[in-house]
Amino acid sequence: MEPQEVPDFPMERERSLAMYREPLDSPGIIPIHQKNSVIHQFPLLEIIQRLLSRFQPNSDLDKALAIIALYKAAKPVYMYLKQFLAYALTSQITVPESDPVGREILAWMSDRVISKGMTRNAMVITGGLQDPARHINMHRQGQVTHPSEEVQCLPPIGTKLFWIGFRPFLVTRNGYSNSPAAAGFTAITSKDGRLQNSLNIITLGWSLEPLQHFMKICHDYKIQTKLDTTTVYFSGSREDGFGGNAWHSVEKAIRKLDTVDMSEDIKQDLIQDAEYYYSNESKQFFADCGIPYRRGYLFYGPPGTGKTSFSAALAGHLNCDVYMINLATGEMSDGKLHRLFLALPKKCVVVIEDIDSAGIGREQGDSSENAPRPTSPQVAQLPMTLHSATSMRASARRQPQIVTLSGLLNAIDGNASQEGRLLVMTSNNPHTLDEALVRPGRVDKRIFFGNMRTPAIRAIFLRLVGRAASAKGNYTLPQLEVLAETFAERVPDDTFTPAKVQNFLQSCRGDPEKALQGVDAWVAENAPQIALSADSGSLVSDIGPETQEV
Ligand SMILES: Nc1ncnc2c1ncn2[C@@H]1O[C@H](COP(=O)(O)OP(=O)(O)OP(=O)(O)O)[C@@H](O)[C@H]1O
Repeated sequence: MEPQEVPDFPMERERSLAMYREPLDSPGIIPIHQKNSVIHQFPLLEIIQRLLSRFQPNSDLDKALAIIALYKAAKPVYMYLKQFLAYALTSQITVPESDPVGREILAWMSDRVISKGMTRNAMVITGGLQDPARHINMHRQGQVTHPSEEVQCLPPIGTKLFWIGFRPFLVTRNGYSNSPAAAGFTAITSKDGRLQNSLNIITLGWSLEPLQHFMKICHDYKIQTKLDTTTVYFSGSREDGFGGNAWHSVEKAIRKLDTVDMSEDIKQDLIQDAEYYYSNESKQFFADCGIPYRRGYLFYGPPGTGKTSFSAALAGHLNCDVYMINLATGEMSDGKLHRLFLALPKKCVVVIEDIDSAGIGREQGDSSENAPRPTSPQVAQLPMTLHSATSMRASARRQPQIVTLSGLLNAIDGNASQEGRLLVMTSNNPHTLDEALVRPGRVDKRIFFGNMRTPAIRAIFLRLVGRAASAKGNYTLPQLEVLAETFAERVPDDTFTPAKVQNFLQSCRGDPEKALQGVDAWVAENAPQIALSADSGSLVSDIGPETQEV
């Protein structure tokens, strides 16, 4: 049989077949089955290999598809590498923006990073928002501008890189990923696991020390630039995120103590007591005697007599921040109150406003979370029989969050409670308060804030009307003092609250004659409320003398 002619292979085919003919142990060549098994162990490599082989495309469409697919395949690798490098080479911290530290960092960045032109991107807010930096800048530039006219540049949502010395810092503002108002509830973390509305700060290195140093820089900056402001903190609502467990802040001009009209003796006594409390001698005394380092005051009296104003002014005088707690919002619970107290700094003034209206005084041992409570001081005075069972149940449904007496006591001086705070409780109806709440050790001083006495009426006239009149140059100081005396004689002693007198005098700003002409009619017009004020005064008298040290 004639041998058949073997047809010639094309050259390419010959070359590829030659690969199979190579001995297995040829140097530099991985047998194809071995090669495939290596690649099969890493599915990602296999995908990449296939994609690369597509780079001998027949059409532009193939090429484009290959590039997109390559990008998709490489992205997880990049993310993984990024996370790995961040983990291996950097240290980082996360701070909620509503935390005082977060506020300090934002204020520092606003001034040192954003305003210094180190960025082309900023978040702009106008006055009225809770931003410490706004006032800081106002004061630094010596401008007297209405807060609502201020425009402040803050770091935008996203990441900012800046250097302190030779060290880079990456600060990421996370913002909210879903609208709290729309959702009615805000998750603590966003979909990608980041803490909502927080700052994430990263720097190179394996120690937290540089980050702590950075936070100290921000804190020192706040102290240095804080001229005439007090930071007022208040507890957030459920919709604000963190379930309302975080403090929110607003910067306010410090109220001077001399703008609060009250008995000078009581005022000086309180100031000296608070100053002594924060002295080193007193700290040592508390430590030596093993007494928990806490101090408490109860300010009681009719509404509008300066209880809250004096507390804020005292905080400003002591150069510390003030933390306001309102128990009657219907959103406060034992747990939330406890967490808020745990987050207090070492030195601060905490004010629990209108403590009687939260219903705690009537709890009388009922520590149930669902115990109903009155919604206003007026309701608190009603006998229990007036609350029908139905309305009590409805009230409990409306206000599922409630603070119990034991929860409050635990928050203010439980074992886990922060030491160093100065606690002020204000009340319109102190006789409704539980004795346990105001016992010595929890309340060290009880101060009555009452209606205006004649010397205080004279002082408020000079402050609200006299100052502006004197500035206009229309009156001399001796003339104004005579007018103030006349005004004080026409306003009945111990009858009107400071808030009422202030309200009248504000309408006569800079015009003493107008105040004197209108005062008699004003007194007559407010006569029916005189009886009410006097009654309120007698209500509080059963707690004891005006000022009482326990
Ligand atoms: N003693 C005072 N001296 C100067 N201004 C006062 C005084 N008391 C009240 N005012 C003014 O009245 C207003 C209300 O005062 P503030 O809120 O301090 O009263 P309060 O006693 O805490 O009232 P409430 O019991 O309703 O909380 C403020 O504008 C404040 O300036």
